Amino acid sequence: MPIVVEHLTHVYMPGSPFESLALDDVSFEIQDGEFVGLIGHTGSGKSTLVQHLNGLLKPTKGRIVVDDIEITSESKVPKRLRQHVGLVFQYPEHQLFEETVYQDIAFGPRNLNLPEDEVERRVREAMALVGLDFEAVKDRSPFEISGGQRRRVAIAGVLAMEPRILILDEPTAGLDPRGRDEILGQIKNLHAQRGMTIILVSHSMEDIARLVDRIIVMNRGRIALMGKPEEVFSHVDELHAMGLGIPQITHVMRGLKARGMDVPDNIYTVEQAVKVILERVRGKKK
Ligand SMILES: Nc1ncnc2c1ncn2[C@@H]1O[C@H](COP(=O)(O)OP(=O)(O)OP(=O)(O)O)[C@@H](O)[C@H]1O
Repeated sequence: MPIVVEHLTHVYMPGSPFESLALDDVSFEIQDGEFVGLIGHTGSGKSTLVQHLNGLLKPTKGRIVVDDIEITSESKVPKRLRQHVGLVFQYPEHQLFEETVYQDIAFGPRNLNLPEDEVERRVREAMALVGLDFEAVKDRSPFEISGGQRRRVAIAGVLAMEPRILILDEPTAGLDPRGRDEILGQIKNLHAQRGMTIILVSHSMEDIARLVDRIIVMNRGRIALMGKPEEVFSHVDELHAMGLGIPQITHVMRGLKARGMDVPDNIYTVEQAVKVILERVRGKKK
């Protein structure tokens, strides 16, 4: 079933001097198995929006429907919503607190009162999904492993709840390039192999361009643009006005095209660019 968001409005601290309209009449749908990128300038409402999708925040106005669960300002959010929708926060490793990696990942499933053999099955599977070697790290302290591994442990903890929908808020923030590539590779696999519905919040246009089926651009609490990457990245001036850019490689390719090189202008990743340039160079040699 799709995720439906209708006329979602959220006001923080209503009626106080600090009142802030963080979401203003936002409506969209996300289909099963879609990979959606959520982008926008700082303060545009991305985190507020994703916290509504797993019931951490309730709408001031409007409604959200996830599977058979409807959330409005009146709703009592059912616990099972968190099983349907897994949310990985920014710097999720800050929430690791157990003594071992195993216990940290097992925390959620144990809270569901599952039998211990089912808990272990889930921990093993979640670790495999994020590329962590069960035997090598299960008994280690989350505080003595690398930053990239800690992040994987935190993501595994969410996956162990077996959500159908996974939301990741800046999952690569603060990681080195290798850690970033590894985490993004695992996320890509979760989508490709598991068919999970994924919502990725990111400031990196390159990451978004490389991974997602569709982009939602937020600006001042509203949806400014929505569509496939090539559609969204064709609105260069609007994106600039919102403090956003297109991937650098797209600029380079458009620059080459403007100077007469026969290249497409819908290139968003270095891999695509290399492929096209090699084709042109090889074509010339023949
Ligand atoms: N707990 C809060 N209390 C009051 N106002 C808040 C709170 N959280 C966010 N806001 C305000 O709501 C608006 C949207 O913030 P939000 O964090 O959703 O944006 P964002 O796009 O996720 O930003 P970032 O990219 O920096 O994470 C901002 O004006 C922000 O100051």
